[in-house]
Amino acid sequence: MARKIGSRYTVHQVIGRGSAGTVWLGEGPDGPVAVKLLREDLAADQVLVGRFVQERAALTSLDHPRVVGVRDMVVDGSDLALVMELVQGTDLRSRLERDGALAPQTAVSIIADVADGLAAAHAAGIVHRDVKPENVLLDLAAVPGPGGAPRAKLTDFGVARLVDAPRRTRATRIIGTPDYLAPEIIEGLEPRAAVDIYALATVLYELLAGFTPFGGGHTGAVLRRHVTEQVPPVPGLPDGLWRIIAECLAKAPASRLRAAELADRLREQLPALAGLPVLAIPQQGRAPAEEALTPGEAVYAEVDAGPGTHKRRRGPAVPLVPGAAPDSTRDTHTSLRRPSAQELASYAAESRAQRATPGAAHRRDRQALLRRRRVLAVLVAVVLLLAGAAAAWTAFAATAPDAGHPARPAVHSTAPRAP
Ligand SMILES: Nc1ncnc2c1ncn2[C@@H]1O[C@H](COP(=O)(O)OP(=O)(O)OP(=O)(O)O)[C@@H](O)[C@H]1O
Repeated sequence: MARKIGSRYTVHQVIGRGSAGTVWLGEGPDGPVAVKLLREDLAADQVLVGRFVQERAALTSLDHPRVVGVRDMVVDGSDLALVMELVQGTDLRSRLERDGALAPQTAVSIIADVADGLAAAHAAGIVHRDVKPENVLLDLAAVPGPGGAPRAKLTDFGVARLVDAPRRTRATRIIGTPDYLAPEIIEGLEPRAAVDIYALATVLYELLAGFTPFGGGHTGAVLRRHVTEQVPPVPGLPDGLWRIIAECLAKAPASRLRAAELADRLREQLPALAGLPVLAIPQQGRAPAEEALTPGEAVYAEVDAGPGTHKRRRGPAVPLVPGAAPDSTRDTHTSLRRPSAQELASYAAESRAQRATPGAAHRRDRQALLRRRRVLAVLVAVVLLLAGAAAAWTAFAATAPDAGHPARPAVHSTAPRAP
């Protein structure tokens, strides 16, 4: 079903959906394009529309081979659309979901490309603010890079900023994807270029290890780890590459590399990484769905379960309320986090054993799940028993004034009576 967007574009078919809108395959005066049609509620936000128009020049002028070009921005009736260069390929999240992790040379080549794109943006004064695998497109039509790595392009430039800005003025909310949020954002500082470097190093870590350094469990725990915990090393990674990652994940933004420097340093590593296989790091404790949450944590779980979560292992950009998030009393969930360095080292041996007896790991997981469910059931039973006893005592005390207690007055509602 074709649909007109403004006077110059026609869209035919949905090619993807994100938290801010739907991406369509379309046609413009100069050929095929990708059109991101923003959600209706965003398009109805007059502050956002104003900003959209204001940012048009900055976003459309960002022209770099490692950035998905924004060709046009359309405001037409209730439609608010970004017209983009069409990339023939896939996004990095889909590649990661397919492969689990990437060979070091491929991962580093992809991230060096993205760092090039960031360097151009930062030089133009644009901070991306939502660097994550979903926003890296792999151009499969382009000539591959070192070791056959697909060429990468960063997309969604400025979208986080556009969508976020009106909200930031309305409330003290921050927007981002928890696993990739730099500590200074969580602490409420203005996001600068270094937040993109932190996010990009997190993506590199994820490509190599198969999981993010501070992810896992509920959002509150993830935020706390970004602020308070040191990045756990990835076993088996060459030292030089590890130092680059650690530097870019520094808590202090000023200690991180600049984008251009990051791209250069990563490319220096490429020859030494040739032929290295994907690191075999088993994931564990990454699925907290069946864990009992504290009431405070449950708030974040609800936020995480918001619209759009069906499409991804992790949620899309979610609004977070700073200040309520980092809470050192939530240590019950640290068991869900990425394992410690010693644990990681022992996993290599364990995973070999698991491969030898494939059914054993599954049985162990199942038994652990059943144990957790039993504990939860006992807790619920105890709470119900206590509540029942309290209700029985209240009823008894109210109806037995001669049982040694003064009679309780009848409880009256303070609400006005209905006429
Ligand atoms: N320029 C493009 N060319 C080709 N495909 C694209 C383009 N832009 C986006 N897509 C596809 O559309 C999907 C959705 O993109 P979109 O930017 O809306 O969401 P997202 O980045 O996955 O999530 P979010 O908006 O929550 O950050 C992408 O994953 C990608 O597969």
